[in-house]
Amino acid sequence: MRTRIKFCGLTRPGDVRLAVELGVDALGFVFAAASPRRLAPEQLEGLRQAVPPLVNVVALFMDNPGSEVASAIKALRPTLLQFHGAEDEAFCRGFGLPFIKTVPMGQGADDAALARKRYPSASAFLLDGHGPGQPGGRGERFDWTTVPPLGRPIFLAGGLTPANIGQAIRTVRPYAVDVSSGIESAPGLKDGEKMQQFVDEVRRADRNIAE
Ligand SMILES: O=C(O)c1ccccc1NCC(=O)[C@H](O)[C@H](O)COP(=O)(O)O
Repeated sequence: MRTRIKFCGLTRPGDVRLAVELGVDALGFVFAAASPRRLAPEQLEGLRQAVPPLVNVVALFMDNPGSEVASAIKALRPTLLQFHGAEDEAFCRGFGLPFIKTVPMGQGADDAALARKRYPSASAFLLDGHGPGQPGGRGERFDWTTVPPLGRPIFLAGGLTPANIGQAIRTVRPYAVDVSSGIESAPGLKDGEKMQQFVDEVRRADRNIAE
């Protein structure tokens, strides 16, 4: 099976169009208050219009009030939600859309085992390199050999780059990989060459595994 790719923290329609051309499966748009990639309402329509059918649009939240989540859903029309904070299962599923729950792996795998029990309706878990309560998108990696079985698809995230993504895929064999700062020139500004290299390396790893 090929490894799915999610690019997160896009802020420019041109970056969205390039990601789509490269065959990226999902595009993440950040609404977390603490983020340098947080989108303003006036950016949303232009970004959404740059996404063609059959590409997933993921809206990312970190402890946003329910009213903000609802407004973002109305404006962006995402296909998936991603909750990065301390939101509980009832909150996550309360918007009637499938959701991914982020699990902080910065202090080991205990939070992953808890997440499996706490979020029975999560469509997938995104394992990220930071500690509990911390924002993402800062290039923090964790020990890939500690990934536990979670009974749901795993998105591997945290400190992935074109240089290490091959090893990450061979070690974890995740359903999907998620990258933000590893393909940027500055927070929120994606770098076309790094985007291309990242996708090439994912495809190369998939080919090596299949051989
Ligand atoms: O990207 C942000 O600025 C952000 C802020 C607050 C909470 C989560 C955030 N991003 C989460 C993501 O899904 C990132 O893609 C993930 O942490 C990986 O980031 P990176 O290590 O930079 O590749």
